[in-house]
Amino acid sequence: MSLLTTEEYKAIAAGLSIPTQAFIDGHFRPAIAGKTFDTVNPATGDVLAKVAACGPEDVDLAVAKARDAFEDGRWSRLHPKDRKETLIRLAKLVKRNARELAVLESLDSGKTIYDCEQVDIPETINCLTWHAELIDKIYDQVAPASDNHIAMVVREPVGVVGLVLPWNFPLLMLAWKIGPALAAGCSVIVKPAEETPLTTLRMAELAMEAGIPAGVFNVVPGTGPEVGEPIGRHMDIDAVSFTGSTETGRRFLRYAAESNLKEVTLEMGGKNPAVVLDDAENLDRVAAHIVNGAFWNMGENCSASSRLIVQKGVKEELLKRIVAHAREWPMGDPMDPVNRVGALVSKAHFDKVCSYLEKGPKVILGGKASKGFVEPTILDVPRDAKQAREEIFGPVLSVLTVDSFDEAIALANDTEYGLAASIFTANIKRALRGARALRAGTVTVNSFGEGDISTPFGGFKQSGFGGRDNGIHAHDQYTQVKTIWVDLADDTDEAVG
Ligand SMILES: NC(=O)C1=CN([C@@H]2O[C@H](COP(=O)(O)OP(=O)(O)OC[C@H]3O[C@@H](n4cnc5c(N)ncnc54)[C@H](O)[C@@H]3O)[C@@H](O)[C@H]2O)C=CC1
Ligand code: BAL
Repeated sequence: MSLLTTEEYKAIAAGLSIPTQAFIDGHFRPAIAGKTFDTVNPATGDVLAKVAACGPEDVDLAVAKARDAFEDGRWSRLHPKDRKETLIRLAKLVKRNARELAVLESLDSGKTIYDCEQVDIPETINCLTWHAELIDKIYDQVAPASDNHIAMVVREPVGVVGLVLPWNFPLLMLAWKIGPALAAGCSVIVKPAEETPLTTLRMAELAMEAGIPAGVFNVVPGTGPEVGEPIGRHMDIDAVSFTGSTETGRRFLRYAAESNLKEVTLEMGGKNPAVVLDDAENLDRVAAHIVNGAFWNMGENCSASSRLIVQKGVKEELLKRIVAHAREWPMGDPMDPVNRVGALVSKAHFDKVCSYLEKGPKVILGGKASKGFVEPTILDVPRDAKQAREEIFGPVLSVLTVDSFDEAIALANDTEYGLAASIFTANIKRALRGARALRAGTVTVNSFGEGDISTPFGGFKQSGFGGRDNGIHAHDQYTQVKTIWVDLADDTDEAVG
């Protein structure tokens, strides 16, 4: 879809009608306690809307309705092709409303309209369609057994699922989770991040229009302690899928252990290395990948390449090219389609990112920040600097220098995280040896990327726990395996057992 002008986007923004209440059992309703919270446009500081601030009682209501829906089979026991058709209708509705959703996402999160239009919305449509198309093509299994038995191994939807979302890709992370969860037949309780609830609430309207039955798709906006924790601790939620910080992910394990041992999948942070070896070819292309990996989505990305680990021989030339590419990423009004760097999601997050720009490291590029916006920044840092070790989640690339392949891999792995990594080299053996040695859920060779909808996404070490998002593997989060063992012996057979 071609991009519009800033004025045209602002006209769409002015005409938006934004749902602000919780969505439970097919109805929008205020929080039971009547409370609201402000959601703010981080690029201007303007309040966009007052949104229902739900609490444990709203979670209880949503879970009860989701449980009713799950048990009576209005969605969970439909023929998979019927769920497929409904989810494809939802994907088509997202496409029909793409412009409005892109504008709403940009306003609420500070993301550029360029990214919302070119990445977030098309990938959301693709994700919903892919899981819908998949669900009537998955077969169950028959296990090897004697002539007197049939052993079936069947998959069933896990039940009522809590989906706790981050603010960096609000709509896309919703799709990553509802795509497989709804396709599998689960009922869901979605908790959007409090910074970015609006597109999730708009999706509730579209889900209703698509024909997803009442009680199957519920949205409960509110804070982590008021809504996230009650979801984590609920005795009647069967599974939770969470994306966010490692600290909060750890809490969900505690909640599950202290309640009903619900299944927990955690997709968390990263301090992802991009390793560039002396023999890397086409340094201009390498530089373009490094810049995209570090600054795409303002670096508010769990898989951002936030550590450049570069071999000495190529450092100077590579940095020259990286700086040139980074200068081609204009920063400013997210609603202006020329901009590639928008506002950080909130004042609190802006302050956190700014704390990493304070004096200390050598600044190669950028380093300035003002009123919610942080320039793409490149820092030359020693290994033990906090910029080299901690997840900043902003447009800050830390550069570390090494002498050899082995040193590069050891340094890349010297982190508590293990979400993503990349390696740039023209030598196929080093590329594949590196890819195997890097301890990360996704390793890209001569590129930055996250794979696509068909490839599982998740982390090693403290970046991930439990299942994976994306690919057929995502369905493991939302289904459980049952064995059905059938005795075929007739009455004349003597042996029992
Ligand atoms: N995809 C990722 O890897 C993400 C990583 N982060 C990292 O986390 C840092 C902090 O960002 P936050 O927004 O505070 O992330 P967070 O992990 O606190 O928030 C993610 C979700 O968890 C919920 N939540 C927060 N506290 C909770 C609690 N006590 N119990 C249950 N649910 C809770 C939030 O409301 C939100 O829906 C960022 O600076 C970044 O480093 C943040 C968002 C996404
Ligand atoms: N990049 C998709 C996953 C995330 O950042 O949370």
